[in-house]
Amino acid sequence: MAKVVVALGGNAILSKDASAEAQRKAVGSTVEQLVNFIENGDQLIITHGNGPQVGNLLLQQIAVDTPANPAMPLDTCGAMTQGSIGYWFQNAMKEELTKRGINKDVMTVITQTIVDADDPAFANPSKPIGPFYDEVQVADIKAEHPDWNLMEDAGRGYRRVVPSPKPVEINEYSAIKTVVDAGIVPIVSGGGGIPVVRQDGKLVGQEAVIDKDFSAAKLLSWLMLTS
Ligand SMILES: Nc1ncnc2c1ncn2[C@@H]1O[C@H](COP(=O)(O)OP(=O)(O)O)[C@@H](O)[C@H]1O
Ligand SMILES: NC(=O)OP(=O)(O)O
Repeated sequence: MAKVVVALGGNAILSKDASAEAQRKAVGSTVEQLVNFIENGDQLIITHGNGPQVGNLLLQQIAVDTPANPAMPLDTCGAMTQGSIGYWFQNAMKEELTKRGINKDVMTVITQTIVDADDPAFANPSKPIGPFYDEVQVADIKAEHPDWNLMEDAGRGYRRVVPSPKPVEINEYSAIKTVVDAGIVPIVSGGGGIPVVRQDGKLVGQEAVIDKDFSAAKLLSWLMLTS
């Protein structure tokens, strides 16, 4: 039996259609493949990105920001995307497992990823979030949001970029390990995990988005070390 960590990109979940229905469908077609690992007897651990989703959510928050109903900050938006994408996975995974007659539980773990407050990434935004813009739109956005950083993304257009510190520790790791050992399929470290720093004995959320590939690598290396 192998432990298999699968990281599904935010752009793989939201390619063109940003509706919940389309994203749930994209997750569903991936899940059809992922359940093969479970059928083969492997232990499946799912993680995912959230770049397009967290950026879109932030835009929605900004659009209706009022003192009575204030926009949520980026760390909270990250947590919200862990919930929504985790829900799509739980829903699609249980449906596919039931269809194949496999009795297995699926569970999303809201995950906080500890990062270094002195990570140079905080001063050098690099993680693309939200939609792609063309050059005309970029000029308007720069005028409207002079504090935003925008960057060209792999020949596909411009996107807002935010700091992306490297994961140091997965705060919920021992809970995740318990879930994995219990044979439950976990959806963890969504969007790379909510970036938090240790401050005076507390964990404080950061205005950043961690790269899910780095957090997935950290998760797998810890699972290998502790199994
Ligand atoms: N259509 C594309 N053309 C060129 N490069 C691409 C394309 N799609 C993805 N890539 C490359 O793969 C990387 C990850 O793709 P991305 O769409 O951001 O993935 P994710 O699904 O992880 O959000 C990009 O930074 C880019 O380098
Ligand atoms: N958080 C993250 O890595 O998102 P993407 O998969 O969208 O890049």
